[in-house]
Amino acid sequence: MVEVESTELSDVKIIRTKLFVDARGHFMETYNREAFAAAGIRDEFVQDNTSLSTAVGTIRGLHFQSAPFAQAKLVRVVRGRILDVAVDLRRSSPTYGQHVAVELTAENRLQLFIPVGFAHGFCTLEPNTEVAYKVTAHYSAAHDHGVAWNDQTLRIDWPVDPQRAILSDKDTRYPSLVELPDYFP
Ligand SMILES: Cc1cn([C@H]2C[C@H](O)[C@@H](COP(=O)(O)OP(=O)(O)O[C@H]3O[C@H](C)C(=O)[C@H](O)[C@H]3O)O2)c(=O)[nH]c1=O
Repeated sequence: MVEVESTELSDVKIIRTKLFVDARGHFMETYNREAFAAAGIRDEFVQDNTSLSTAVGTIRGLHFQSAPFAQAKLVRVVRGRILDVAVDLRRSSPTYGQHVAVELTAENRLQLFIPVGFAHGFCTLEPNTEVAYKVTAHYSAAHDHGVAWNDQTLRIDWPVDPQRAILSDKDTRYPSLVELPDYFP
């Protein structure tokens, strides 16, 4: 059983899947193609990724891949907690430049579906946070792009002092939204 809930950006969906609890612990189908399709998520995922961030206040993002390797993503937290953020980069969208931020945790077991046309990033809220996510196109370094995590026009309220955020060097060098080429016209 898969429950799909729209967010303020209607194409970004919060996914709940059934939890089976017994004396040993629990079981959950985190992805089932037929059940997700029945719930309206028909994207074909081709690659699974995981990342481990050891420190609180690690920010990974805001990333996306451009066509023909643009990716939809299905994100969940295996261990720890994140604030997961999706930014609408679709130039013709009425919500262009707007974002949603959803707390995904190993405890709430929520997943976030982020369609093609959005940048994705997260900030860890606990040490040793592991994030697992499915993507609908293979990695292509040449098509891997980003927008500045701290672009003030995005008004993302990251739960970390900007001076103390832990970032890759690459993530400190992305353009602002206004400087970004038009990848999703
Ligand atoms: C994404 C990716 C990366 N890599 C290699 C490239 C680098 O040598 C190394 C680390 O990559 P990166 O620093 O881009 O990893 P993250 O900063 O976690 O990036 C990811 O974080 C945000 C939140 C995302 O949504 C994207 O899926 C992805 O961009 O893994 C691969 O070999 N395959 C891949 O699919």
